[in-house]
Amino acid sequence: MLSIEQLVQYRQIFDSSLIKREAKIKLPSAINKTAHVGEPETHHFDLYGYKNAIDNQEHVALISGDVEKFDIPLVRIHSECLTGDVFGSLRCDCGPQLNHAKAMIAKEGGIILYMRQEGRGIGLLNKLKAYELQECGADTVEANHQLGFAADLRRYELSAFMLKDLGISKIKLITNNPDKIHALAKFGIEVIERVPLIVGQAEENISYMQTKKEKMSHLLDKE
Ligand SMILES: Nc1nc2c(ncn2[C@@H]2O[C@H](COP(=O)(O)OP(=O)(O)OP(=O)(O)O)[C@@H](O)[C@H]2O)c(=O)[nH]1
Ligand SMILES: [Zn+2]
Repeated sequence: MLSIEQLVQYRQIFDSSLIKREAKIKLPSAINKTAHVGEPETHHFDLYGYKNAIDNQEHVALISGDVEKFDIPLVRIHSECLTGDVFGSLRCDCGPQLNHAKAMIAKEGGIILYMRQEGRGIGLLNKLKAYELQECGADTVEANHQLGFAADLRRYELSAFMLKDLGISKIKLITNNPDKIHALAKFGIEVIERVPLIVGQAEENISYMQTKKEKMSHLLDKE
């Protein structure tokens, strides 16, 4: 007999009505040729906006190249991090990861799914509260627990639906987090290759990165 979880999963795999593409625009955007040097150059992306019935958040897909011709595209699933993505916080590696992934897909073609799962799903203000606790000695996992949350509340079915909407079921995933690969597989997205993205390490985030490696199984050793 199927469990409720399996039934929900089954419905989510096949119920494409849970997600809807509502807008598609052109997005010229500046790309730095390398992380540190070179004049920015303009790259022409497409940006698709999605609405959904699962978390009621609005998520976007940034696309470089002709999505209809993609075979096994390079994909980055980036979780929102206002502090890192917008303000260049060095407490985490998100900002450099986003910029680097953008440059990678500009060069090779591919997709960034920008998922509004701020603070690993606990939201912006809770993440700031978690930072307060970290300033008092907790690590990133302990801080979430002290606030009553699991270490990571993110879900990936919406990312899978967005990829399916774009006609994609096999990807090369830019990530250091094996959980994403397993989560996507449950929703019918096969990760053919994992592409590491080890950038953005700084003095200010040494212990945060160490916790991701030790407690959250992130693959952060440079081969
Ligand atoms: N709750 C919480 N969220 C954080 C903290 N630092 C960063 N984040 C959030 O973590 C998310 C990014 O997760 P990461 O663990 O950096 O990376 P990942 O997406 O799991 O894996 P990669 O694909 O390898 O980048 C973003 O939503 C950030 O806002 C923190 O200390 N506490
Ligand atoms: Zn961050």
